[in-house]
Amino acid sequence: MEIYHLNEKTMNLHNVTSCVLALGFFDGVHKGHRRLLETAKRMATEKNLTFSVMTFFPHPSQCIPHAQTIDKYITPLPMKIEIFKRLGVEKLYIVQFNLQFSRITHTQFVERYIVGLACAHVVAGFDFTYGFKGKGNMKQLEQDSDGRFSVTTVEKYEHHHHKISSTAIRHLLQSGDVQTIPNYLAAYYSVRGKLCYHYRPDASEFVLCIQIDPTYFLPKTGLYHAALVMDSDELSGLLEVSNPSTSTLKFFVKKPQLALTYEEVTIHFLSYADDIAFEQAAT
Ligand SMILES: Cc1cc2nc3c(=O)[nH]c(=O)nc-3n(C[C@H](O)[C@H](O)[C@H](O)COP(=O)(O)O)c2cc1C
Ligand SMILES: Nc1ncnc2c1ncn2[C@@H]1O[C@H](COP(=O)(O)OP(=O)(O)O)[C@@H](O)[C@H]1O
Repeated sequence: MEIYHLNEKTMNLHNVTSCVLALGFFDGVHKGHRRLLETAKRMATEKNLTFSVMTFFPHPSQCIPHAQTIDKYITPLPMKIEIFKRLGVEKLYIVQFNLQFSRITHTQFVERYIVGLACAHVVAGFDFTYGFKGKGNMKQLEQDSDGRFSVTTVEKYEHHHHKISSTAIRHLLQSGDVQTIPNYLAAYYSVRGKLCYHYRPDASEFVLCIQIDPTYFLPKTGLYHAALVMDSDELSGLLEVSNPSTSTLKFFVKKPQLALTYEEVTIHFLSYADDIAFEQAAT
């Protein structure tokens, strides 16, 4: 996958190839996003065009006043890049979202960032907005295209009559309801990190410390049943989130039957565990 970090200065510094472009912020790369990305990939294959994605960083709410500033992510940018790679994206455009960019009008965005990138077809969701004050929408996009590219609008994908959205996933995380998240993400909520050290409070139990990207949106403070995955090995245990802004997680596990030589680990949050479950596991 080729990755381009775009801003006004770097806009014209690379070769463009005719593409199908999927548009959005895509935090979580949840089931709704995946349906959109699959649609774009299928169309790119059918039309023999490059499968490209354009996303933005940081979240627009960081430079434009919103009800809530989003500075923690379900999938921090490095994770999102990994997922796009796995989904077969050929070109990824990461547009720097700053005040200057936010003031670009919907028509200017189409001229510079869609037509300018030789986009032959755009795929975005029913509620995608773009341009100064978010004035552009999917109807406007068709008008702005002026016949130079075609547009597919992906319909709302729901779970139990509610839109699958990054906002819904954040609410589940905030309430500790991690077991419901696979309905939205198609996977357990996961974080990746570095095994920084481990110590043994006694002979039968290990405590592993995992250093994670500080921009992860963590579930509420508490203990979780979790799985720690290292290559093909997996350990079950309890994970402590000491506070939602921590970047160190503690994983409690019965003495593992394997050498803990791994550096990179992934943790899957399986379900919320209460203090009683923790005390039982620790004894
Ligand atoms: C050129 C451009 C300018 C934007 N300007 C604003 C803005 O002034 N105010 C705002 O709230 N969002 C603005 N946005 C953000 C969009 O409304 C939207 O959040 C973003 O395109 C991501 O879409 P998504 O949330 O549907 O994934 C802008 C987006 C683009 C591409
Ligand atoms: N449930 C869904 N069904 C269809 N399209 C979706 C859905 N959720 C998001 N999208 C589309 O995916 C792209 C990224 O949207 P984004 O705003 O990042 O997602 P969210 O609404 O989950 O925060 C946009 O084009 C948006 O319209």
